[in-house]
Amino acid sequence: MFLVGLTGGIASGKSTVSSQLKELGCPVIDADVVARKVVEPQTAAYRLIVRHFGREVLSENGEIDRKKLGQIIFSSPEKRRLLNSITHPEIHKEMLKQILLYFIKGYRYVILDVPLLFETRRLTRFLTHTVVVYCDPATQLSRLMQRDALSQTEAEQRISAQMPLKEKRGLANHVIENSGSREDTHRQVLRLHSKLDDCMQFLIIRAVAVAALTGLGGLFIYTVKIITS
Ligand SMILES: CC(C)(COP(=O)(O)OP(=O)(O)OC[C@H]1O[C@@H](n2cnc3c(N)ncnc32)[C@H](O)[C@@H]1O)[C@@H](O)C(=O)NCCC(=O)NCCS
Ligand SMILES: Nc1ncnc2c1ncn2[C@@H]1O[C@H](COP(=O)(O)OP(=O)(O)OP(=O)(O)O)[C@@H](O)[C@H]1O
Repeated sequence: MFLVGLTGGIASGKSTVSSQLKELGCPVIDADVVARKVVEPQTAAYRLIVRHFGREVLSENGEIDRKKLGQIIFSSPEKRRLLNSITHPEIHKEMLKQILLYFIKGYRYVILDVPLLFETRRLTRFLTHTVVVYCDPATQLSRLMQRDALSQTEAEQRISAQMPLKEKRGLANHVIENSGSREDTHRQVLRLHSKLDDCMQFLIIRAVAVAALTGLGGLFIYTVKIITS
């Protein structure tokens, strides 16, 4: 099994790309969804958030008010670091659990949709491929303002809380250009999908060759089983 990191900037189109990949049958773990799960009421991260940020970041039903917390952390690098230090270890633990589940189910690769992949760098060493969803700065700004009903200043603040998208593009080994239409993006997603399938075949062939050459009978039978499953 291998892992693929999917990242980009805020509102650059990661969710758009990951839903297209899901439609093609790829397993995707979305760090934003995991981030919501690990701060549900009475979890360890929830208690720490209440302790450090106060009850004013809770909504009436006792859940974290994400809008309020977002306003606090996107306007203060210090508060953002504090929230990251509370949530990231929990997010990584939960993602690992989900990866193991996919592994047990026999999936050949898993896509990890992680906005802060290159900022935290904790997951990068486990990845076989990294994919950046890119769009030009003006498109990113206008899509973000429109989707989240933010002013230009608020949107710019959120964009600057992350590594510049151009820099991320330079770090990835695959780029999806999402400044154009969804159809354009879909064509690139199809190419990525077939590349990932090819990569799996290459890894299997390499494992068979290694097993045959080193005379590791057990590994050989195992890899043959993978191919025929
Ligand atoms: C700040 C919070 C409460 C805002 O919640 P909200 O529902 O409004 O936004 P959502 O979670 O969908 O995030 C939207 C986007 O904001 C950006 N973002 C989120 N957290 C951060 C952060 N700590 N630093 C920089 N950008 C961030 C990402 O691009 C993300 O895709 C929430 O994002 C959060 O708890 N963030 C800390 C956990 C985290 O780092 N999540 C990112 C996944 S690793
Ligand atoms: N190719 C496209 N054409 C038009 N609109 C798009 C395109 N791609 C994405 N969008 C829109 O831009 C906004 C941001 O896209 P999306 O939510 O996929 O980004 P994201 O990178 O997942 O964002 P976040 O970092 O906040 O999770 C959404 O409103 C989405 O519908």
